[in-house]
Amino acid sequence: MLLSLEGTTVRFGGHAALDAVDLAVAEHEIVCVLGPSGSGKSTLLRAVAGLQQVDAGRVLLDGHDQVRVPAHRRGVGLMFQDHQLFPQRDVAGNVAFGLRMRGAGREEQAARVRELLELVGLPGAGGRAVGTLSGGEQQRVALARALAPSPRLLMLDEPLGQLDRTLRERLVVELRELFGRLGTTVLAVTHDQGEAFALADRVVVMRDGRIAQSGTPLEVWQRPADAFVARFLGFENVTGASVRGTVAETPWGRVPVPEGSAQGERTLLVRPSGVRVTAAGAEPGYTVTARTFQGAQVALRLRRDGDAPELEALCPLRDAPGQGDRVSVSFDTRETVVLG
Ligand SMILES: Nc1ncnc2c1ncn2[C@@H]1O[C@H](COP(=O)(O)OP(=O)(O)OP(=O)(O)O)[C@@H](O)[C@H]1O
Repeated sequence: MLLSLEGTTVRFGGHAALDAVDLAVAEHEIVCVLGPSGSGKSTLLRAVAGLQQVDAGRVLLDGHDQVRVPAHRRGVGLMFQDHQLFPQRDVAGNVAFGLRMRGAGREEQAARVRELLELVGLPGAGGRAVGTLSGGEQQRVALARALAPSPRLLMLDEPLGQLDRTLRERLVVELRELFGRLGTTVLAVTHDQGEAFALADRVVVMRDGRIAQSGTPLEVWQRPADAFVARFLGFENVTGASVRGTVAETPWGRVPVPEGSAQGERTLLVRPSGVRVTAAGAEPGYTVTARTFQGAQVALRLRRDGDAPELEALCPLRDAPGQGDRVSVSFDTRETVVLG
């Protein structure tokens, strides 16, 4: 493993910001740490980088305990949210920063800067003043600067945090492609699930300083470990359920669940795409309380007669009922998951 955390703990006062975290990152792997504000994501990065002292447990790089290795000798690259370019230096001066620190000669610096600016899609921008760059261009320069010394591990903290959505979506695809080509090992932190799922080979969801779930984007998306992860991923149809065989008793009535589901008192997730909306018929019915246009689909919020929590449904634009309409629902087994 390139990076291993073993029971890594960081406390502030009495509070564990990192609570006995075990995490391994293999060479060439892209791992994205995801979690709500305050869950310990930045603390984790800082502990690996050597910017934060660890109170218990270990951080190993290539199997070597880093406890006595200062930050600048760990061979990790860091790129922070507010990318902190040096405003008084031009683009080339920024990109060359880590190389200069390492004592690289002028020619080596210049060649590497050229190579990196091409890599991040800014060929020939070396002489530009940092202040004349757009947000996305600054982000690319920050990335080139972090990559310049060829760190064995690249750590990104909210790498695309401040950019607008379209640019983020484009850059994240470019980043993944670039890291794949370079074989860079990446540990990135973000609170944006879309970003994490698009970038990562593996997603790690944190909660209160602990790892709530770790898995491929597909695994985490298909089988959230618990209600916390499911809700964090944006799923709202999460409820207590009593499972017997392939049927779950829920506040929304009986919901079919896949064969082999865990039995008894459980938490059930119904993906919005698994809620089929049909014309009003069977009682109790549902009322459409909200309707959100999402391109080819429409997201609906449905209130069941009685006091069940609202249901979220997705349906094709052309079949979508209007706000206030009465409807019935049925459930698609393939989109229901018994958690835990
Ligand atoms: N230097 C510090 N002193 C005291 N408490 C701190 C310090 N740094 C972090 N914390 C606390 O540790 C916890 C984890 O913080 P951390 O910054 O790692 O969370 P995060 O998941 O990165 O959050 P965000 O997404 O908001 O950046 C929080 O409760 C925070 O208040």
